[in-house]
Amino acid sequence: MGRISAKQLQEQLRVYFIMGSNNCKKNPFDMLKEAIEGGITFFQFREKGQGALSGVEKVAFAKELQAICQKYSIPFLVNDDVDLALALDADGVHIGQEDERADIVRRKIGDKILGVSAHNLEEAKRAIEQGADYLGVGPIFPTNTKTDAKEAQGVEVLRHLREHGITIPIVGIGGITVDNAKEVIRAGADGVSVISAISLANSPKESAWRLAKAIDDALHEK
Ligand SMILES: Cc1ncsc1CCOP(=O)(O)O
Ligand SMILES: C=C1C=NC(C)=NC1=N
Ligand SMILES: [Mg+2]
Repeated sequence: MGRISAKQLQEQLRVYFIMGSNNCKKNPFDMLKEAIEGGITFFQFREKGQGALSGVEKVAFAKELQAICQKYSIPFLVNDDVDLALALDADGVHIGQEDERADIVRRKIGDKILGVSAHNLEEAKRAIEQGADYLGVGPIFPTNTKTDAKEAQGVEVLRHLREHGITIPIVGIGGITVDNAKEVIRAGADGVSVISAISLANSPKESAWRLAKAIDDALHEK
């Protein structure tokens, strides 16, 4: 199979839903199914923060989510936990600046998808050198979901990376909703990643659908 191409990933990353057990208002499995029916294109299991599962409970929960993604051919990535990603034969991992170094993770995961968080040009360049397939850049807007998130940077950071020759697939993250998603794409992101816009929505399906439509409209403007 080899590494996924940048072009393929650019298309796949458009509507990137991230979720863990503590982000959910309703049944997490029903929520993921609704989000998929609504039109998400990429999924990340992120089990972190207050009340996060661990050990065998976390593995069982992840397996259930992975099975739903596999049924609908949605890429299933694991946040932070590289060993869990390998144990599940996940499609890839996402790591932050404070996690294991990207080049070490790349050696562990082979051709699986590697996403790396980046907040500035230096971190972006280093992640690319160390084998990242895409960057998660943010927080773009203020967010309550990640309690230790850095200062919101606005869409300017996306424009700055593109103006300085960063061509790798990028998703914006942080406080993104259907109302601000288009400006994230216009500023240079290939897609958006969201937690609460879908996980706290009354209708995850409706929310995912509206987000997907906004992204596709913005991509067609380019
Ligand atoms: C994981 C993460 N990284 C930067 S902001 C954030 C949380 C995004 O959550 P939301 O989409 O609910 O703002
Ligand atoms: C912190 C993160 C930034 N970006 C993405 C895509 N996922 C994350 N967990
Ligand atoms: Mg991390």
